[in-house]
Amino acid sequence: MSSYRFFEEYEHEVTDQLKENYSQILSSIGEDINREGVVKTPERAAKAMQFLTSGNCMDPNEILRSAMFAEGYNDMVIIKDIELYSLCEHHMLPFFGKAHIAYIPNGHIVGLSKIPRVVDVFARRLQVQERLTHDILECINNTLKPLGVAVVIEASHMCMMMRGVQKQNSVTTTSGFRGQFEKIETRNEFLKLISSDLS
Ligand SMILES: Nc1nc2c(ncn2[C@@H]2O[C@H](COP(=O)(O)OP(=O)(O)OP(=O)(O)O)[C@@H](O)[C@H]2O)c(=O)[nH]1
Ligand SMILES: [Zn+2]
Repeated sequence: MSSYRFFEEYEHEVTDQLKENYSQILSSIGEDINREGVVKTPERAAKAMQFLTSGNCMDPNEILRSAMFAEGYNDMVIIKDIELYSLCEHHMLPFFGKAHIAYIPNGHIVGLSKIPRVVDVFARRLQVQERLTHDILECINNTLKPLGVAVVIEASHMCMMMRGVQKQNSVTTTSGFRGQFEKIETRNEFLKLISSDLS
């Protein structure tokens, strides 16, 4: 199996195992697993869970390497408002929000779509927001080797909304900066541009 593959196929063995597990979950919560509305739910849920964790078997470094181009541009490149959906590893409930990513090229630029693809690969795993932020940061830093890279993620966690502390409006912000973004002026320029409608 190529490590750089888009999600196309469900692994039959894994689907069967998950179906069995989801049937047991339905029974455990008191559902009649033969009821029309839920009779196919174990299979649907099995496929959904495989999709939501499909980043586990993808190589984000290879995604970046597949579209790196030699280019002399060495100013800031910002891709902001990249929507992301992930699952928290503590409750397996979604957290979702936006990633804002910037890098300063060092001889190579990367195909723009590859940055959101890298976000998806790391988001489609059981995660915590802090690790997701650093995974993206280190991947871009180590593979593209830019002069600097910055990642900011703003997200809401369903485990804090639907249950537990039940706070509907809290947003968690995490960030990471490498290279030139460790300098306060560069970091501030990035933060200003992602909070502006003109960036
Ligand atoms: N740091 C961090 N914590 C997270 C993330 N997602 C969920 N959590 C937290 O993980 C913690 C798990 O705490 P526990 O006390 O073991 O679990 P719990 O009893 O379900 O906690 P409550 O959510 O407070 O009811 C909770 O405080 C969650 O809010 C994340 O991405 N980053
Ligand atoms: Zn959680």
